[in-house]
Amino acid sequence: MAFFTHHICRGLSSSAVRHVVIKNVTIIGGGQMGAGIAQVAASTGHAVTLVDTNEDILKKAVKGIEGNLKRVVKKKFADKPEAGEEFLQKAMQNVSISTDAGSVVQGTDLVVEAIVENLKVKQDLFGGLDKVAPAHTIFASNTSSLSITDIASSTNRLDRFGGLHFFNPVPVMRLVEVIATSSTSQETFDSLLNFSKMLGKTSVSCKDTPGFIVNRLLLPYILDAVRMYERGDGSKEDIDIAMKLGCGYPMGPFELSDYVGLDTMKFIMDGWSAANPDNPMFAQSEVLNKLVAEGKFGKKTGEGFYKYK
Ligand SMILES: CCCCCCCC(=O)CC(=O)SCCNC(=O)CCNC(=O)[C@H](O)C(C)(C)COP(=O)(O)OP(=O)(O)OC[C@H]1O[C@@H](n2cnc3c(N)ncnc32)[C@H](O)[C@@H]1OP(=O)(O)O
Ligand SMILES: NC(=O)C1=CN([C@@H]2O[C@H](COP(=O)(O)OP(=O)(O)OC[C@H]3O[C@@H](n4cnc5c(N)ncnc54)[C@H](O)[C@@H]3O)[C@@H](O)[C@H]2O)C=CC1
Repeated sequence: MAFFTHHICRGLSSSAVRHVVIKNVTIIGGGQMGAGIAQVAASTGHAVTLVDTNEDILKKAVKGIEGNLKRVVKKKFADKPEAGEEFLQKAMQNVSISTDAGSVVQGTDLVVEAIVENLKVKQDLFGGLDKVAPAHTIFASNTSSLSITDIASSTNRLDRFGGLHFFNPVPVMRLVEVIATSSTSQETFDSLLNFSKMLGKTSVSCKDTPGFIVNRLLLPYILDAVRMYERGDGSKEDIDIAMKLGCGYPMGPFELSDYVGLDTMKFIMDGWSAANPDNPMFAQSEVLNKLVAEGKFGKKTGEGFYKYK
């Protein structure tokens, strides 16, 4: 009940409350999500620094962003190629890269973390950044399944910490889940809502609970599909076709798993399984474990449930 009241207050006061205007954004993790968030933030006028420990990944991310934006420009500015070229140049000028998060957070208003789905690694990253980032800087995690409260606990800025959960592919998917913990300030929450709006996204919010809204509902569905396949009740191809043509989903559960990344899916499952050891839903999946052990993480490695080469 206390939470409910809290959220009514958030809703009523959101237009009256001040928010931090976010101009400079540091995005940590240059993989599929980080690159997508960087693309959208840069093309909506934000100065973006994309950080990864791996320089090759950063180069690949910048190339990918440029390629995507060229496609967008070709379509959106079909009648005005000069304006399109200007848009592209401006967006690309908004993107810089770095392998050292600590040195680039000095001038940043918001850090969005999109690194590997591992609590300890995320805590270590934020714990370190907390010591060097300016006082006003807001920290946000794009975690799929971990508790924002747990991630934030490695910092001393609990009031300036929230969840900003984007969907893959970020430039296309219109939703962002904005998550406040019990310590997140109203100003931080409003700043994150406003930032999502500036990116052209629709936001929803819910309690800091496992999977938030979408993944709490999506993961059981995906795991049921994997169990169905493991039992031999249907082929993965037929299950995918069934859900696409029977439900109008753009991808079937196996295509979507490959698209998300089987490594990420396993990280999520293992985390939830450790927290709920008696829940059969999160029991180990032989098929998933085998694919991940073989380095077959899905589309990003060229093979998962399906082959992409
Ligand atoms: C699994 C375990 C549980 C989940 C755990 C963790 C995950 C999370 O935490 C949360 C998540 O993100 S869940 C995943 C959510 N995403 C989905 O459900 C995507 C489903 N697929 C689709 O919507 C379309 O197949 C899709 C949009 C991808 C492709 O659409 P089409 O088949 O129609 O293909 P196109 O005609 O080529 O594309 C349509 C428009 O989208 C643009 N586009 C496609 N891929 C893109 C990409 N990667 N980056 C940027 N733009 C992209 C494409 O250019 C085209 O644009 P227009 O020409 O302007 O229409
Ligand atoms: N894949 C998906 O569909 C979605 C994933 N997420 C979440 O977003 C996060 C990232 O996922 P993806 O982009 O798919 O993963 P990814 O594997 O494509 O990218 C992760 C990147 O983080 C980098 N990295 C790892 N540790 C780092 C560190 N300490 N400092 C800097 N960079 C580091 C890696 O080099 C890698 O490039 C995860 O928390 C995931 O749960 C959220 C929504 C959708």
